[in-house]
Amino acid sequence: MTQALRVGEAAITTAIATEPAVELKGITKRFPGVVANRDICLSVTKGHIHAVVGENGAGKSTLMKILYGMQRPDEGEIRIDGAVVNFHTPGDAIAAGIGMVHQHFMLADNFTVLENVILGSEPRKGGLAVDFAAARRKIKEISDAYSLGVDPDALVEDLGVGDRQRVEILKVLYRGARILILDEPTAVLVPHEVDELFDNLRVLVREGLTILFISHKLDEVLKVADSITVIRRGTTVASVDPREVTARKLAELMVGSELPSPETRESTVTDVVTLEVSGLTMADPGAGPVAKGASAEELRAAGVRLLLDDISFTIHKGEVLGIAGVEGNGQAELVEAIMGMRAINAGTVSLSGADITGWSTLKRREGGIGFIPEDRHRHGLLLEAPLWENRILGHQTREPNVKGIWIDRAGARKDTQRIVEEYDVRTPGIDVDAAALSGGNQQKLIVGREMSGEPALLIASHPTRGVDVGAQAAIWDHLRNARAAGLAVLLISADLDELIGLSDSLKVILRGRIVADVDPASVTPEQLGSAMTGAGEETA
Ligand SMILES: Nc1ncnc2c1ncn2[C@@H]1O[C@H](COP(=O)(O)OP(=O)(O)OP(=O)(O)O)[C@@H](O)[C@H]1O
Repeated sequence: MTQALRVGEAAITTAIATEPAVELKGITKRFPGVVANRDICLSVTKGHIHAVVGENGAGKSTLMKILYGMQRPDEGEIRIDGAVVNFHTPGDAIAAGIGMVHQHFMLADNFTVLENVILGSEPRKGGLAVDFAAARRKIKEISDAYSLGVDPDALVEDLGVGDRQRVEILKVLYRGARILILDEPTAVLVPHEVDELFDNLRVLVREGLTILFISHKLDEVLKVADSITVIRRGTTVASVDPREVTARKLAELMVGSELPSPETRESTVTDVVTLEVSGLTMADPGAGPVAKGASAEELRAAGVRLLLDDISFTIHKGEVLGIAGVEGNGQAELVEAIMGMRAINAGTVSLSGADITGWSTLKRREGGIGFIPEDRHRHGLLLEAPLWENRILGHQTREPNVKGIWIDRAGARKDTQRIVEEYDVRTPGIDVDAAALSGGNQQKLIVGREMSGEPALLIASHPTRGVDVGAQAAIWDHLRNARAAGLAVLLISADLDELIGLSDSLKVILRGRIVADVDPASVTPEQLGSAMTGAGEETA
């Protein structure tokens, strides 16, 4: 066999090295009023890391959903390892060796890694019990083969974000995937986790797997991808070699024009306090009933786990205060406490001098707080309602949505149109449901809505998550302009460049406590990332 292969070995090696694992030819997908994909062609060499980049709404997710059998193309052909395939469901794609790692992890917290990995993929016929020992063995084997370092018996709730992602990757490998699709895999990672993920991906491709991933972070794309496809307005505009382009050039290919240069930063911070948070304390509800009115110190002494531990800060008119932290360290609770969405055990919140601690969320909004929520599907939008109705959501008592005591449809519609134009929301119209917008365009709509009506304070959780570089720059401009006009902003973000670039002051939250103040003018993303994981906490 070896002998036979040796004849023309070079030719065979070349053929193997360049064989496409995935080929998409002429893919077209139409939705009412929109062509999401138009004659897309893409070819991914086996053993390559291939990035798909493009503006919000360019059609990246649709294309990946087609490849994963979640959506059917109207036209076009998919080939896997040279053979034409026809997927009707993700099950078909999985059977063909394709796995998808979603941006929002789909793991059950209170289960072990092993239970999560085998969940749903261990058929029980005739009452036969699952063979846990075999599953554990297989997980260990996969983990070792690809250097994933996953412990099958760890409880998922004890794992950090990077580890959870490795479990998700292992889960698709366990199901036999040879081609992995990753949807914005680095969006939730801190810099050193990104490096670890890239190391993992390199091992995977070295072992013969093929990886396709979507990303908005062009520097990262250039660092890890072997090849890149650029999609603009539904169609492929370029296939590029990462060694031959810069991030700026890539961004220009995406948007089809030259990008504006970033602005320099001037301080607009005044000495007028807009938000004052004092001694904010929240006990873990899992800790059971706790003494009413107990302080953080008393709760700590009683051994109660605190989600927010005695947090105090002020934000002035014209100031952006950034909060950096690894996800799950109290950021969500802090935002919910300030918005009055969750009860606190101790502390006060005041807005422009008024104590609002006892106010409802609606009253806080009416009092001048704009709110860009972390989870746009749960708190930000009604997906099954048209855009103009979403303009009213959370703003149902204020202009331009009301006239007297009535909802002003015409006013809301007109203002929705304004937001669509000002924030470049790509949509066929304001009557389509929010569900029909791409993720990034949904985000632009929320940002536009929450910046309306000149709020005194904006609470912005991951304001540019999922938006492309062009839209990100536009949202930053809007934020800077509003800040110059006196807006106070509480900025929570996993994007460290965003935090450093926009914040006038920057605090680090860890296990519900503010553990460090850093200077955004001098800190590097790497230093910030290590402060977030507690390195040097004692000296902070
Ligand atoms: N289920 C749907 N119904 C109607 N239109 C849709 C649907 N899904 C996507 N679209 C439209 O198809 C286009 C492409 O959307 P897609 O989600 O693929 O973009 P994307 O490149 O992934 O964007 P983002 O970076 O914002 O996630 C958009 O105009 C979007 O509004």
